[in-house]
Amino acid sequence: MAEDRPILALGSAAFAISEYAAVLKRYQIDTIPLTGLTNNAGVTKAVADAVATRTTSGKASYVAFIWFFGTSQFSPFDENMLSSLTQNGCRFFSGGGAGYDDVGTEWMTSEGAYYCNTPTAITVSTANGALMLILAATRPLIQGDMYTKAGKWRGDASIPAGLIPYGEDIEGMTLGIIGLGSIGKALAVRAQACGMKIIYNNRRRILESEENGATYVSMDDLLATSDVISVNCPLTESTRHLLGRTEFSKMKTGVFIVNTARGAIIDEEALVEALRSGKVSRVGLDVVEHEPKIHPGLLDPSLSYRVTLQPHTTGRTTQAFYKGELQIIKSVDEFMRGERPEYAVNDPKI
Ligand SMILES: O=CC(=O)O
Repeated sequence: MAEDRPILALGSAAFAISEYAAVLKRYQIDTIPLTGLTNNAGVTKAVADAVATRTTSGKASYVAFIWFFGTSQFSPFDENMLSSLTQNGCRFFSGGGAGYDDVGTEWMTSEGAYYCNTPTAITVSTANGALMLILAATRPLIQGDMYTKAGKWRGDASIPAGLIPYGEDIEGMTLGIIGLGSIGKALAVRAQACGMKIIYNNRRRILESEENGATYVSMDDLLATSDVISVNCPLTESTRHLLGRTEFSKMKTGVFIVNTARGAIIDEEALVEALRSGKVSRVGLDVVEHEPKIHPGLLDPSLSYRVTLQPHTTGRTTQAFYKGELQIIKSVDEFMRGERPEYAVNDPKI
């Protein structure tokens, strides 16, 4: 066990238990328990305290810091939280999750530190979740659920939302995927099995052999011709509010919108307006702009029966988190062996 190159971990593996137990034997790993931690400030202090305990006793400080799934409420994982580590020689970070908009990767690069995400762990779970929300939106699933539980069965003229409308079959519909990355591609395969025609838009067209049957179109064409739009791109400064008032105005009336990527890619004010006007028929959202706060318009009884919400959990299956923990373990192992980790998203000068 390398006492001179210790690792700090926030939390512990919950799925890849035996694989992580083997890692605990290979390396000196100190663990910050999650119990009692409620926010970013608490984690920032716990990290600084752990570093100080080592340095003041003359021991080597941490070379790597890892955090597992179920810690996103502590984000951002940035300079403010982690500088006590890099100042004392930490050059590796890895966290559970495909998206890393809440991780200070540019700062890590400037510190000569890697950041490794878990790029493919949640591909299947999120693609299945997106399909689930497409079906929930195109069939009035949530309205049926609300009515049935309220003892109203299929509804009647005495209630504001009236009778449950007919659902729509997705067979023959056009699905516009914004962001044909690994999740978008997996969704394309699933949606084609349901008879949908797939178009997509990315910053740039990908190789035809990797398009999985999807056709590249301009953003304007995607907006104008999709019956269902699924957001599957990462959140960056150029995708923030990618779908706003102008974009909604270009969509077909009655379009269905699904977002399993990041809430802030859609301007929620504009989305609520588009729901109110009928431009958007129904939505399925796993993510919202200011999690965990929900825009009041989406909860308004006059709209909420057309809104299926999930608490950012479509990626969250036991299989996905198991795979993700294995990917964190693989990355830390590669770093400790002096290799460039396969899942590094940045290219620091080491
Ligand atoms: O949203 C979940 C992730 O990015 O892994």
